Amino acid sequence: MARVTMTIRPGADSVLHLWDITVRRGKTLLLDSLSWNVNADHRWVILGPNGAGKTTLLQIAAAQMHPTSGRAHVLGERLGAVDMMALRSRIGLSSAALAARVPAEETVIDVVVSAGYGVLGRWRERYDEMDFDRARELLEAMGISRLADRLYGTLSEGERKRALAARALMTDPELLLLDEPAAGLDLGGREDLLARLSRLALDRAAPATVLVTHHVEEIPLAFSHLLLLREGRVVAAGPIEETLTASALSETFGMPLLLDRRDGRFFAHAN
Ligand SMILES: Nc1ncnc2c1ncn2[C@@H]1O[C@H](COP(=O)(O)OP(=O)(O)OP(=O)(O)O)[C@@H](O)[C@H]1O
Repeated sequence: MARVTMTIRPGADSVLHLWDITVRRGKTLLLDSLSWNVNADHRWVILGPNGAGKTTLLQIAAAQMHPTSGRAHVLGERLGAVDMMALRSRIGLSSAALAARVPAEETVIDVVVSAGYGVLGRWRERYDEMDFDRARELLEAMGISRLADRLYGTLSEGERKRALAARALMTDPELLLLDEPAAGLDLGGREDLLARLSRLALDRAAPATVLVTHHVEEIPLAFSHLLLLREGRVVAAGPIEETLTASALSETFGMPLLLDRRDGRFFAHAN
């Protein structure tokens, strides 16, 4: 099984480097002695069961939270020794917490364009036509250009996910974090979104990407690395080819699982 190996200091290509971090709330350890490195050309999937600590890990990566102990470098900056707001402006994040904070009366195009100011809800910011062109381009890339003028509150769950993925890309982030982008999508919607994320992953100009999911079926083609998480600890991490095995998956989910692979995609079921 692949295990994490890394040096203590982040390398020149590292966009995210966590060394022996722990997140503790009261007596509960949400993350336990976790070490992980993401390089600029990596496309990672974090996979694990409910409560494994995936969202907590993403919050550290998004510079939304400090670890209780250990060292975390995000985009070369040490958390705790840097202006977190400035750092966040360099990171694209799409998450359920963010989705819940978007005002229902906001138009979809404004949800995307307002990412440039790091705000939710337009106030008095001035955007130029180039910003709107970029936002429309991203809505097109996510397959929802027809919804640009709709109110966010009227979108289906799947449409909201796409709108937030477009927003996450609006600022040309150096690190893109997608928390369960395919959750709540129907089969066609999931496959369409995964194809779009695969295209993005293949784009050499695209940022380092981390995608969180519960399901191996939601690993897009062209994603390069996998971190398996269980009870706040890394079960295995490394290139997907080496890391995703039936035994590692079974250990992660605490039950015997069979793993199939077809045309580069993965499928799992109980043994
Ligand atoms: N403030 C807190 N105090 C105590 N426990 C907490 C706190 N916040 C989160 N937890 C617990 O930490 C664990 C990890 O939570 P987290 O949201 O990171 O998991 P997750 O892998 O994203 O789960 P899911 O897949 O269900 O979204 C969970 O068991 C959760 O109940």
